[in-house]
Amino acid sequence: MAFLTLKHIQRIFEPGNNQVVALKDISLTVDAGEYVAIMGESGAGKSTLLNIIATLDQASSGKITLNGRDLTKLPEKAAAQYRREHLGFVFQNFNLLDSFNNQDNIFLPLVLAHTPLQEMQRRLAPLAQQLMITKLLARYPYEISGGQRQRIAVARALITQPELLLADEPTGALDSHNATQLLKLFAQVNQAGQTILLVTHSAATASYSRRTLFIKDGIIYHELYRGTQSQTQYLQKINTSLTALMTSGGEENVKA
Ligand SMILES: Nc1ncnc2c1ncn2[C@@H]1O[C@H](COP(=O)(O)OP(=O)(O)OP(=O)(O)O)[C@@H](O)[C@H]1O
Repeated sequence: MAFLTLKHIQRIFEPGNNQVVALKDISLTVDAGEYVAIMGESGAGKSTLLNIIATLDQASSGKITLNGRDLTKLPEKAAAQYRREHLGFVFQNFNLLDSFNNQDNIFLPLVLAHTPLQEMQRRLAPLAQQLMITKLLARYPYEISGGQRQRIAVARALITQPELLLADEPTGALDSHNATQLLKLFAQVNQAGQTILLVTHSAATASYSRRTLFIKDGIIYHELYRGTQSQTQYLQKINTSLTALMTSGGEENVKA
């Protein structure tokens, strides 16, 4: 069964007297366990799409469901609870709180859900080991490196055992070594069953996914599946598609 479905999603912003059609008509289905990358040029609508899936923004029209639940017009309070209980987020700039140590940053979503301390500790132990952050837990975010901070942020996203992990340019602030580490980790987590949706400008980052969607002018312009291709072959196809995307006028969709 489709896990995430978007049907004819449109998002129009109206700054001043203008109209900006950020998303024109997006229909999309994601199955449980998929790992999908979303690419496109600046202003293509990637973040708008991610925000709507994250219930941080609402579509102007269309319908969105996640795991059978209609998210289209969730009131803000219900949306906030939904995000806490069902979604995990990883951002480019980590979004950790410097006034909390790393462990408390990771525990934060569970504290908000009134989870008992023992349960929080039980969940953290294997995660900390997998993410190689056990020794960093008592330190503060400003006392560790960028790559380490992002691993803390990933632990915070995963500790709620979210149905869907959403990542917006998660490698954007990392050097190539740390970016690769993070992407290998995402691939591992996905292989263990975690559904992931990731927005990126980087073809190398997208090449760790199993499917890449290309957005242009508010529509899904093209998509690629990795299938049985090697990562290198998949990366080449992503780069070719990006070149086609950037050089095309936008009147005609790229053929898969
Ligand atoms: N709150 C807003 N008010 C008005 N226009 C907006 C708003 N948010 C986004 N837009 C416009 O919607 C379009 C899509 O923006 P969006 O941020 O989704 O693009 P993006 O693909 O994520 O770009 P980038 O890669 O630069 O982050 C752009 O034209 C942008 O200017």
